[in-house]
Amino acid sequence: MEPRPRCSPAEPGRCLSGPRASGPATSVSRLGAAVAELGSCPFAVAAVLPAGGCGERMGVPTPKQFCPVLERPLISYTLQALERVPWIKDIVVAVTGENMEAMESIIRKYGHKRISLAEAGVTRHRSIFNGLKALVEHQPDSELTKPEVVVIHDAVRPFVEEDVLLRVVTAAKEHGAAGAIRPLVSTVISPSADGCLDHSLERDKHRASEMPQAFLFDVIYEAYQQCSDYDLEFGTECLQLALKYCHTKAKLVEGSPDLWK
Ligand SMILES: Nc1ccn([C@@H]2O[C@H](COP(=O)(O)OP(=O)(O)OP(=O)(O)O)[C@@H](O)[C@H]2O)c(=O)n1
Ligand SMILES: O=C(CO)[C@H](O)[C@H](O)COP(=O)(O)O
Repeated sequence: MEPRPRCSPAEPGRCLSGPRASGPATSVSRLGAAVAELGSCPFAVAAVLPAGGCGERMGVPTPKQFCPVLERPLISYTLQALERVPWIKDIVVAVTGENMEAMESIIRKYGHKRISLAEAGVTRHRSIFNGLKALVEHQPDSELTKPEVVVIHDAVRPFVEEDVLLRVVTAAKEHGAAGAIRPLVSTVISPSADGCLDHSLERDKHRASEMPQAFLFDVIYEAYQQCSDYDLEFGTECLQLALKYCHTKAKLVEGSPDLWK
């Protein structure tokens, strides 16, 4: 197997297009080749980054997207990984009111480009929905326009590469929805009410759903508009919303091991 290039945090991921591209993309479709050659995409693509979480499970006071990695906030690496992809025209980041100023100062300090901010919600789904609304609800001072395809990516997954972004976007254009997956590391088991094992799932038949994901904008926006409050409060899977509310079966795309959050 060909060794994967090393990714240092300051240079997350490989870039197919732009000045660092090293020849035509062989791992992606004709669309990929066009993107590599032209540095642009034949249809409009934007990204929504939910960044409104508090990192409860990590157990530190600073939300993990703002935790310093080599003295730089983690989210800055994720923004860099997305903004170096020239065919993503707008990047909407959903941040809580409390962290809005901190986010603005990160954007200024690290010179991030093509970023717009939206108000985060109390759950991840609500934050994503607010980010999608920002792309269609025209505010007086906003230049955002509705894209044909939208990428959704967690702010806390910094090592996302152009190759996987292109593969999910290409698949979403064709199938309506697509998402990165990984093999399960641990077997998933189902406990019964008494805290004993009910059954275990066959590991080879299941996958971990990771990010990025991509959707035809109209599909995911319709799904968010139709979904219940229960989905918005407790749901964890955007692909499921597209399936449940728009009957769109997502194409699953094998992701790289460094898509962790
Ligand atoms: N109300 C929320 C909750 C989460 N997120 C974002 O969704 C992504 C994935 O969430 P997760 O890894 O679960 O982060 P947290 O919600 O911060 O973690 P925890 O569940 O442990 O509190 C993160 O970028 C997080 O900031 C968000 O935008 N709005
Ligand atoms: O699991 C996921 C696949 O859709 C998402 O990556 C997301 O990170 C889930 O976040 P949370 O654990 O906060 O629900």
